[in-house]
Amino acid sequence: EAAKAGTRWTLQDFEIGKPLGRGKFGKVYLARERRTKYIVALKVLSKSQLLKSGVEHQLRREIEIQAHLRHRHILRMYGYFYDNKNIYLILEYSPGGELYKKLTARGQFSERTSARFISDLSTAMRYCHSKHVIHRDIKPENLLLGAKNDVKIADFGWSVHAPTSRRNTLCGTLDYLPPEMVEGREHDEQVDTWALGVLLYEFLVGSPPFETDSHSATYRRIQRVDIRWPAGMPDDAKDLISKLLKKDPRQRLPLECIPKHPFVLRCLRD
Ligand SMILES: COc1ccc(C(=O)Nc2ccccc2)cc1NC(=O)CCSc1ncnc(N)c1Br
Repeated sequence: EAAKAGTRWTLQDFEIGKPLGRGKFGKVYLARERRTKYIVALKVLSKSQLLKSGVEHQLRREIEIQAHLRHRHILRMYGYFYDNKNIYLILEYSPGGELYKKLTARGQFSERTSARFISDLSTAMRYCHSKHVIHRDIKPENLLLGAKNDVKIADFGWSVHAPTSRRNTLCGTLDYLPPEMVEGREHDEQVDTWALGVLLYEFLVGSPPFETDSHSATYRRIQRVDIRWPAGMPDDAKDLISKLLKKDPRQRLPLECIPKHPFVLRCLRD
């Protein structure tokens, strides 16, 4: 794609297709660049809404971060442009759609699929951490699927450079946040390792480990790392999840050990 620096895109460069879904702060459409016929996902962000939500600095930081990220399991941002009303993000189109819809439809993923996703996500996170980028919001809603049912991390709305402490109030679910974040303490890359543990549990079980019907109850269960294993959860899966969901960030399994863990090796053996 000719999205080189300096290309000044306008809406007229694209044929807009069907809506793809709800993205953060805006609608996303299938689109085709007229000259190259390249298929993309075009995200339309309303400037007034961004300003009202006070996230324009987050978006600016994200655009900056995304410009330097190139990884097969991270959704690409090819570029952006704006007009007087909106900001448009030119994104990689992910033909497999939203992972959480598949997870909801199926109830849970097979061990093999779960192992492949978590192993691929650990390589994408290692790549981000090598650039001192932490995601801080890894959850099924922010994951997409490529043409080969390969997982893509798709939304860096909360990414920052490590180490940091959260400034904005927590919105949405606490389910994926580690103890250090729910307690508002300083946190670093290890928050993403914790999230991979929550994700693996949710892929295998169909719901996140600390889910309850109230914020405060979830908060308590996260602080106590109060995991309840469903009957029949294999020991190697429990072992991997337990090594990721350590209260002390320094004790969490290093990301590079995930692809070599017995659970992953057993499930990806063909
Ligand atoms: C690199 O992907 C992003 C990068 C940035 C942002 C974003 O809005 N950041 C942001 C917005 C406001 C404030 C601060 C950050 C969002 C995405 N991604 C998305 O929104 C995913 C759009 S849905 C979709 N995309 C492709 N193929 C499909 N089949 C689908 Br469905």
